[in-house]
Amino acid sequence: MTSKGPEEEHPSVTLFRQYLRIRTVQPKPDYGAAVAFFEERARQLGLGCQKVEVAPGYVVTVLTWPGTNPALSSILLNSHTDVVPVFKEHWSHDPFEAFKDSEGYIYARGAQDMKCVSIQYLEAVRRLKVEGHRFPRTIHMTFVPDEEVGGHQGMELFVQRPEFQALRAGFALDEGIANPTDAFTVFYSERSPWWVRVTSTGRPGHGSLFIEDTAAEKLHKVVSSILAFREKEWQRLQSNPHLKEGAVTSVNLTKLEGGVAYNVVPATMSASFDFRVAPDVDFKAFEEQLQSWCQAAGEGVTLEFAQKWMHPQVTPTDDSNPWWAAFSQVCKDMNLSLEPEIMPASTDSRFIRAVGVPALGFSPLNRTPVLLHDHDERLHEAVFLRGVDIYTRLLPALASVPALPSDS
Ligand SMILES: CSCC[C@H](NC=O)C(=O)O
Ligand SMILES: [Zn+2]
Ligand SMILES: [Zn+2]
Repeated sequence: MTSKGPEEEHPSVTLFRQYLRIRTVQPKPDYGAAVAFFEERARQLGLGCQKVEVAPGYVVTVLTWPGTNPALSSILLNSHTDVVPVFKEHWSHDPFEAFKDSEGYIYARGAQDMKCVSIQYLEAVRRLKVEGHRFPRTIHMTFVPDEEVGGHQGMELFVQRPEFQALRAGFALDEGIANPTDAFTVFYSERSPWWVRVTSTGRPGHGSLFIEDTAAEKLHKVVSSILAFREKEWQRLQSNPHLKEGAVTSVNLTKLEGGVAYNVVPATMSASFDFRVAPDVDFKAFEEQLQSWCQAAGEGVTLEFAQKWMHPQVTPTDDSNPWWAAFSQVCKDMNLSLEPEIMPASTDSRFIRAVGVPALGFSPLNRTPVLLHDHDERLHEAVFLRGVDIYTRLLPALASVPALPSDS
């Protein structure tokens, strides 16, 4: 589908831009407006609409297109409604205006991550419904809050609720990442987020003296050990062209805290690290490694976890997985080349996979620079519309996967 002039904008693009203007921006997202938006979509499309308040003020909206065979498990199309903050001064256009330039690029926070996908799902369903199709499996679209801050008040709670069980999800699609080449990235697993704070305690005193056994000196040792590990993983990634970012463990030092004055040696200091642990790592051994770096630094060095995901799951990407077979066959039929990878960051897919539902992370955005969380996040309207076409082919195939042993 080609893009059109401003006077004849494709209605799917107009809807996308409307949604982009809703300020669901962390840390104070306007979730009420987003829920109202999806309720209105349900009304217009004639879909079922259920609101599940998983925590006070945190509503998951579920839009449902029933299938013809209720005995079969359903297809879950998930998207989060919140977006990350902006540094407005670095943007060429107001990030909440959904400005479209003369070439067709739409600038907005959420243009890639992941308001595009929410509307692409809806517009594919609308098209299929208008054409009079019905499929054996029910399609549920879930619009969830809180993903950008960890999903703890969103999908993490939702998967534990009876309302989630009642959806009987057999397979899920969730977000991926844009791909600057002609290919499309698809994620079959994720690294596990481990957020670690190392606290070091030591002898305090006057800043002019050679104090021994200081908190800073010991913290420095741990920081060095962890950054050396980081370098090792980086080299491993660099030296092997077959390894993709998600296949190695990453770590960044993201916070340093402590100290009160230039001339007072503090008794305590801490360093915080964002680890993303690759799915093939032995978690027990890795935690022991972290502990031993702390012990090697000296007395009074401890670590605590602010986040420690322990359930990495891999969705098979071979024909043993009928969902993958259906998904990849459509891509083949459409001449789309896929690059299966492990998601370097963390999405709601980890909660979905952890309750036993296979999931793929897929945002149908190729020929698009990766601008999620970046300044001037933008998406070309033609790429957006092509994504609607892709879901229009994927949904019939997925919702027609024949009965599986797991369905009974
Ligand atoms: C680990 S909880 C935070 C989740 C967040 N997700 C998107 O960016 C991320 O940092 O990956
Ligand atoms: Zn996202
Ligand atoms: Zn994000």
